[in-house]
Amino acid sequence: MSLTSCLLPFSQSATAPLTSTCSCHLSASFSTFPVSSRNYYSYLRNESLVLNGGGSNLWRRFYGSAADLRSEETILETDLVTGSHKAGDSPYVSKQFLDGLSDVPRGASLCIAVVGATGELARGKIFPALFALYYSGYLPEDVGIFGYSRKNLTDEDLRSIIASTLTCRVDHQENCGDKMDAFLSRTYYINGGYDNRDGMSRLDKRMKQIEGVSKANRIFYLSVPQEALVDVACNIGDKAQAPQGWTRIIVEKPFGFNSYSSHQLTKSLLSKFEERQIYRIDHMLGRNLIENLTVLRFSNLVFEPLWNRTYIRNVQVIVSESVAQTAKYSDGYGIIRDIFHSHILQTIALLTMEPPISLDGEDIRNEKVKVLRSTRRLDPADAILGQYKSRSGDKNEAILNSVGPTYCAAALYIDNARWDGVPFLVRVGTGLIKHRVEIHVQFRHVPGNIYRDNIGVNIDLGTNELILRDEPDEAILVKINNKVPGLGLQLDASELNLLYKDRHVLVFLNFAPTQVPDSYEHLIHDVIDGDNHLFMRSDEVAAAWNILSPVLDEIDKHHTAPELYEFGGRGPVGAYYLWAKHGVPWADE
Ligand SMILES: NC(=O)C1=CN([C@@H]2O[C@H](COP(=O)(O)OP(=O)(O)OC[C@H]3O[C@@H](n4cnc5c(N)ncnc54)[C@H](OP(=O)(O)O)[C@@H]3O)[C@@H](O)[C@H]2O)C=CC1
Ligand SMILES: O=C1O[C@H](COP(=O)(O)O)[C@@H](O)[C@H](O)[C@H]1O
Repeated sequence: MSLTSCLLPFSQSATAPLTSTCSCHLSASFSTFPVSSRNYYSYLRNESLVLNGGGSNLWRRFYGSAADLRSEETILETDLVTGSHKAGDSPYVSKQFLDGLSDVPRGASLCIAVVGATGELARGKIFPALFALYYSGYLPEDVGIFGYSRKNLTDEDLRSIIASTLTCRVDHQENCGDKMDAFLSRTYYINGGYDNRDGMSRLDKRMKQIEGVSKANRIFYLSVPQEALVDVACNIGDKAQAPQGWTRIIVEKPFGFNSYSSHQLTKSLLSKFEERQIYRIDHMLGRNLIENLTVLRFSNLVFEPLWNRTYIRNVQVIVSESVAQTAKYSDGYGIIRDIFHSHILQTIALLTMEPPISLDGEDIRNEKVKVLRSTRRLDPADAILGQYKSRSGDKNEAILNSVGPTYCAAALYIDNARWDGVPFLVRVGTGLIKHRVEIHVQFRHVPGNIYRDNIGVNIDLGTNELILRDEPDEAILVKINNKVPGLGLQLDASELNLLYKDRHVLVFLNFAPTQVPDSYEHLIHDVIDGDNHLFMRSDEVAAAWNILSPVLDEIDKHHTAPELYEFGGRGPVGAYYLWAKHGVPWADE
């Protein structure tokens, strides 16, 4: 995560990028340079030292998370912000400070193992994300990438599997082929089972060969189906944890099937790992919009004072996908377990939580869990389940009897002082007419509005609305009333429109066109950084299941039939009635 970034000339004599955890012998050709945040990280790009501020900081990039090494971090921050600088000022990092870096002990190496390396997710998302991070200098030069699975493959086999999915992004053109070769040459394959310790012992040995005797950190990405998860986690826990460095495991969603199975899974994970080692990933939370929710709320004055039941009338969270998910939901998981449990509830938590005391992951998670616990359990009467019809043959037949819901509309309430009585309407579905991911925050009417008669017949059209749009075309829009030019006094609801593709088409880094990093890239970077605020903690997972349990139990007990809808249509009609029941105007399609 990077909130700020500045480009700085870097001396030709510099010997290694700061991100290389092996060498910190830096020299700079300048004495001071501005940095715009308390937290920094840096990397070399085209002979320029780029400092980034935000959730990361320089110390973390060398040594791990705040949670892992809090005291050392504090020491470094004290060094960084010195002299006359007040909080909020742009502090200067002195040459002495940079020179001092040469005394910082040698950094740790990093091994990343992808377990389930032959799978769709590993090939399509994880390895490409790792390459993108490697290309951009976010992985140490001496990183080791491991693929692990049951298939009998060689290093070369794995390299050609990975190579077939690697691409150079538009902002990754320079030396991309060389970088790919370098990346692949650091990739190794281990063949092993998931339910025995031998394979993990061999993986551990191979990692040690690469790590040598220096401090070495490890990340294990568990990209395996649920049935293999616990075995894999336990064997890693027993046989492959880093002997002298931190170990982090990334666990893929869904996080269990219901409250009970999730609790069992959590218990198994916590029997081998500490909470801070576990990163439960939902890649949809790696979207720019999600990170922006808190930035928008807490770094602007204009929203937070209105962010409560006095001014907000309702909130609508919409995830509408035009694609089919038949294969994915054919095992009965359905959209509630797949998207509602993590993505939707985390989005609502970030939107509604109280201000955390800092950007530290635990501080943010503490606030998220409070609001999740304050969220009322979802009444089955306030949930509309849908399933798209089969696309050929009998239009009245559900795709498969066992298929879980492919659509869910729901009304949630948060029973706390800030949100009492405000409906949170959720619409999440696949096989729908439009691909659309949006959050609508509708504000209340202006009390005693003297322009009431000039707004038109429908006063609802005259309420202010904040729209946070992720897809299509990321944007932030604010609907406001304004006078139509000309004689007379006619008001018009117009949109203040921050369209990202116009505003952020060029980045400041070399003015090269850039692409927004893939969400896996974002989140794996956070794991390396030890920034866990976008990953669900065990108590958040449990609180989220608790909200959804009444509906899931009802479906399981009574085999509730979902309302059928046309593939490519607008979803079940019941959703419109639900909106009306809760007094919420339907957000435009
Ligand atoms: N694919 C995606 O886009 C997304 C996936 N996920 C989650 O990520 C994880 C991995 O996804 P994906 O790659 O699609 O999964 P796959 O079904 O492709 O499985 C990954 C690998 O696990 C091994 N495997 C498959 N079935 C089993 C089994 N029953 N028992 C043990 N090992 C098995 C196979 O490796 P081998 O036989 O070589 O050992 C396979 O290549 C899953 O938990 C999924 O829910 C989450 C979000 C999106
Ligand atoms: O996990 C899932 O994610 C995809 C969205 O992935 P993205 O790469 O477009 O962010 C979603 O389509 C799918 O329904 C869901 O299961």
